[in-house]
Amino acid sequence: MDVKERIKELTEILTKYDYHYHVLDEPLVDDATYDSLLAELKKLEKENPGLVLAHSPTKRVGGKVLAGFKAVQHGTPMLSLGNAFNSSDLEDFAIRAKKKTSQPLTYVAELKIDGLAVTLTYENGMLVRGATRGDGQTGEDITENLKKIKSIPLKLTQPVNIEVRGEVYMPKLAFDKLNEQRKQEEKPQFANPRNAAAGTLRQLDTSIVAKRNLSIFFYSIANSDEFGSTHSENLSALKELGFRVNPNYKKLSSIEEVYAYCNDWQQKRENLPYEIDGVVIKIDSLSIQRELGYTAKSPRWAIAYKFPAQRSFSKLLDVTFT
Ligand SMILES: NC(=O)c1cnc(OC2CCCC2)nc1N
Repeated sequence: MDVKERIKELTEILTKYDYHYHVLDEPLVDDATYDSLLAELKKLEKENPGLVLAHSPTKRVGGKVLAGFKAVQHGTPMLSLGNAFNSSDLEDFAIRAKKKTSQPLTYVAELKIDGLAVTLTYENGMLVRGATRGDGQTGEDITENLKKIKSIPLKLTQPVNIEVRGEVYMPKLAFDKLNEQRKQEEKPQFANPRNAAAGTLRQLDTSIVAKRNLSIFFYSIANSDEFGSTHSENLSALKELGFRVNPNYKKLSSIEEVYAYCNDWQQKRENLPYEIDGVVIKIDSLSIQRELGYTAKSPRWAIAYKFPAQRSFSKLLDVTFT
């Protein structure tokens, strides 16, 4: 085979290995096999720079120092969520929704990942832009940094035009290792994984992002009913397109079941390898979502159930023994 075909073949093989490792969390090959193929691709790309493909896995490592981040206007605003703190807040949410529609309500409950929201735009299945939430209307273009996150696909399984939303986060283990390393380097530590993720995405040196082990869970398709008529169908569509979706979401048919899900995960949250600060509840039907619409700043068809702040052991010690 000629070098162009070999570059194409290596790019597809390594993209598949990346997908299984970073999106499915199910590695297909060991690191040595992966690394030797990547080294071969790097060599061929160095010798044939004109043949490098846009979604090459070699773009995930190394990097450059940017001058700054451009402002980006969001086509669809990234709104904030209203909060619920107890079962009666949840009941109020359901009652308000029921006043505005005669149809029976089905909910989707999702873990509320404690990271930072980003929006990603794909054209013909290729990642063209990624941005922070900013003030909800205007964010910052951090495309180059987001390309270093291996669980963010550079090329989708279908050549679609789509804008998707997700939460970038730093796993607890990566956070502990990073703070340990910063302690050794006598640098200030990060207070929590969310701050560590936010600080990483603000880096102008993209090679730093590549080393920080950030990850992402995708949770919505922005403003589109081409991929399904319910939110849960949209989550399935996201998975089929190659996006990493948190597996713990559940379709529930009453607010009592929603409250049980919230309590269940409030107990289980400390066993998760990432931080969550609550549960996001969405009405499943997209037509009912459209019927309910938005308040000035939040959807009427979604709410965040917030867990009480988790006291770390050291904080507990401060309070108890001071
Ligand atoms: N942090 C999260 O895990 C999270 C944040 N936001 C949303 O939904 C947005 C989009 C539709 C209403 C609010 N879902 C989530 N799971």
